[in-house]
Amino acid sequence: MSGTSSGRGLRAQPLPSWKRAVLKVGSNLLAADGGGLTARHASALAGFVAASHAAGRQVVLVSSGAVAAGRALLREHAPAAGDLAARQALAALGQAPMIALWQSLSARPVAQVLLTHDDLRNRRRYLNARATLRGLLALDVLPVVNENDTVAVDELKLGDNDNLAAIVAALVDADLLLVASDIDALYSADPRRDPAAVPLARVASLTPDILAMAGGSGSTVGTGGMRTKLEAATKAAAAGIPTVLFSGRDAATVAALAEGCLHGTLIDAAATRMQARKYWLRHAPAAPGCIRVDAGAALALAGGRASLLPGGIAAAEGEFQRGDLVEIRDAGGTAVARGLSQYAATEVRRLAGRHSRDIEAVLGYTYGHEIVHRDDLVTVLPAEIAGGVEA
Ligand SMILES: Nc1ncnc2c1ncn2[C@@H]1O[C@H](COP(=O)(O)OP(=O)(O)O)[C@@H](O)[C@H]1O
Ligand SMILES: N[C@@H](CCC(=O)OP(=O)(O)O)C(=O)O
Repeated sequence: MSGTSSGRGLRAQPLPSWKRAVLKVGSNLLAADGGGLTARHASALAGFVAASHAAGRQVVLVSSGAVAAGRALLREHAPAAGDLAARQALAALGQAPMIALWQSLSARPVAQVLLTHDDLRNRRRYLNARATLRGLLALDVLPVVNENDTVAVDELKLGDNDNLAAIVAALVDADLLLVASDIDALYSADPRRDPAAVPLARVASLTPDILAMAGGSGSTVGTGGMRTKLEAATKAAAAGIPTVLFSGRDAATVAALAEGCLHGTLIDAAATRMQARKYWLRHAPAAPGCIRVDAGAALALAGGRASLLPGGIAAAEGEFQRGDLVEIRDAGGTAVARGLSQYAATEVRRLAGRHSRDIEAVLGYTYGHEIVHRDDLVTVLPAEIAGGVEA
């Protein structure tokens, strides 16, 4: 058995309010064991995405199913399941049909985004992926993310779209991670092995006891099982994002989700998203260099709502790369803020004192008007100085 789709009496609960979510859809929902891709469960999930969009919400889809689709296409000629290179070939074969399935179910254009964990560990590529995904959302298209299995050897072995979904949720500043699977909840034990296992409606904190409840996958196409779902929830929680686990096999459950009603497991975030992000910006080690700003910019930054524009910059000291966390200091050397620089130190030096509209003329390209965007910035001045100037 690969899990049950409708429950053993889970009560309904309100879905946390959200504006942007990542929806992860597992292989089991798109391709039954050994079978090809089917819209059977995907159509209700696509309906949820469309209803969310109509309500002014944004969804990034993280979809598995490429390997299962590729395998079904080759039928009896498909290679053995354990052969890694063959699985990568199957992923390449099944990726286009998987995207085509989502496109056939979506009135909006669908964009394929293939990512590896390496892309997301590398700061530059992380920022580029973030800009692309934000751009796709701004264009009102539906991004469908999958792991770039062809080049991600380790990751394919682990089969980790659950963790990828959590990283993407943090990447796009989602306020909710939705994990659709073939099971309706987290159970107190793997329900395939323990018939006495009971579903949990809410998990306030992912303690070792809770993590120990999770087993592996119960099917031949699913890879991570509940273990990787709880790893993903742990990552999301640390980024201030709650996770919900629910059955994508149960059309009524999926329809209720669009109404803000959850039949499944809600895993709370460790902190609010803002707290998690601010904590990280405040305490993560900064790059060795720093940005010096003039008095006007220092005051504006202290207000907590301003971005740092090139015009307020006096100098960039030392070295830092685009995407690095940098300290911003006033003329006297006092740290006034910290944030993620959109430009490298060499670029900031060339842009210091210039108007934002000149960035492209000076550099020949632009990453945007802000050197540090206010969403990526925290103040480090005492509260009484804050609030002086609003951007
Ligand atoms: N404690 C648990 N609670 C619920 N499901 C569990 C648990 N431990 C293991 N599982 C298994 O995890 C499976 C879901 O993961 P997986 O097969 O990887 O699906 P997907 O393709 O949706 O990622 C369930 O069908 C179930 O067999
Ligand atoms: N990237 C692979 C799936 C990896 C994966 O995590 O699968 P699953 O456990 O079904 O979400 C694919 O598209 O087949």
